[in-house]
Amino acid sequence: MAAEPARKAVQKGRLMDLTSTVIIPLLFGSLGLFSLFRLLQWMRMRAYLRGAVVVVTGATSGLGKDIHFSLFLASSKECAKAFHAAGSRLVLCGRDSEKLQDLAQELSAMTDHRKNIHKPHTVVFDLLDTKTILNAAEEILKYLGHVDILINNAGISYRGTIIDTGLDVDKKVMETNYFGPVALTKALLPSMIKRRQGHIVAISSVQGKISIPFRSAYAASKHATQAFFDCLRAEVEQYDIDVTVISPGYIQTNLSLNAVTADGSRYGVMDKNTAEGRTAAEVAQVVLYAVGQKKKEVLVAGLKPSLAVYLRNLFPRLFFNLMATRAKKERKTKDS
Ligand SMILES: NC(=O)C1=CN([C@@H]2O[C@H](COP(=O)(O)OP(=O)(O)OC[C@H]3O[C@@H](n4cnc5c(N)ncnc54)[C@H](OP(=O)(O)O)[C@@H]3O)[C@@H](O)[C@H]2O)C=CC1
Ligand SMILES: CCCCCCCCCCCCCCCC(=O)OCC(=O)COP(=O)(O)O
Repeated sequence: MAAEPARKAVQKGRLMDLTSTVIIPLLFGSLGLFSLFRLLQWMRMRAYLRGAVVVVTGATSGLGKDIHFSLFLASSKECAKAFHAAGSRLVLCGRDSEKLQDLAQELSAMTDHRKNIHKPHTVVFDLLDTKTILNAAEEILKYLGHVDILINNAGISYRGTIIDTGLDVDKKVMETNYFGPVALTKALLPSMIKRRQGHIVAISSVQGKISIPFRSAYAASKHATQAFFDCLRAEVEQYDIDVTVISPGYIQTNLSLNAVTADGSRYGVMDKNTAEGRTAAEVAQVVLYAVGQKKKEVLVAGLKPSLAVYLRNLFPRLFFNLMATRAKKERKTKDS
């Protein structure tokens, strides 16, 4: 009778021994190892970005603007300081020279000159004009010698029905989101291959993986982007060049406001989905982490869009039905 409590006490003692000699040290050990791993990852990222020549297109607005506003830290201003303290050499690209100059000045004013001697360089070009793209690439290589990281971020969206949309609009979206970045990438690639070093980033979209109604030109341009940069990744691996494709869901930027419509005019509406999307600073963090970690691709989306991507691939008929229902519903809302 007395043997039972004694046996339980022995068992409890053994369990406590096991906890103190194996489980707790194992837990703390793994935690320590994990922290060490994260610290090493962070140090590697900093080393990778320090002194790196980073070209960002579409730096005058939204995500592009915030990419250099945020490095490792949450608040944009502190992140800018951190980025400059990390010592990256920025090349800010856009169409508006004045906006670029203002941004470069703002960033320079934040610079800790003991740590960063690099004033951001600005380059003006229009993705709709191949000649200006080629000149810009030449200018960048002339002044900075090389490019370590190219972030193809600039882009426009579109709203309209296929039947009402002029081919010039399809071409404009395709030129901006696909041929422009392709031209810039091709212009900078030989120098990267020569150095056997470089990193090319494409900001695509969830719509590079699924097509939703009334976005034909935009979704097509992003699907093309995904395909091109997937091919590029395979082709340039032998030269130690990295390619990262980032596919975000909705972000709070001017994208919907700036979207082009069926007749070529500006849409000019801040969509609810855009306004309720992730902040640009938040997505910029993901971009920077993905670049620092040399990720091959990243989907930055909530549950619904992520499920939609799987649905498109695993149960396409169901996905197509859902999209057809969505198109009917949207058309009804518009008509009423
Ligand atoms: N916002 C969102 O919900 C999402 C955005 N994305 C992608 O993120 C990227 C950035 O867009 P986002 O910041 O949201 O939108 P914004 O409209 O705020 O910014 C777009 C940027 O692209 C530049 N740009 C547009 N057309 C041209 C051109 N012809 N030549 C040169 N630059 C041009 C704009 O310059 P300018 O200031 O001169 O107009 C601006 O700097 C895009 O590729 C977009 O597709 C992906 C998923 C979701
Ligand atoms: C069994 C559960 C099924 C759940 C799946 C239901 C399918 C729901 C469809 C969801 C569609 C999501 C679309 C997301 C689009 C997106 O995030 O696009 C990002 C952009 O590029 C935004 O550009 P835009 O110009 O369209 O604002």
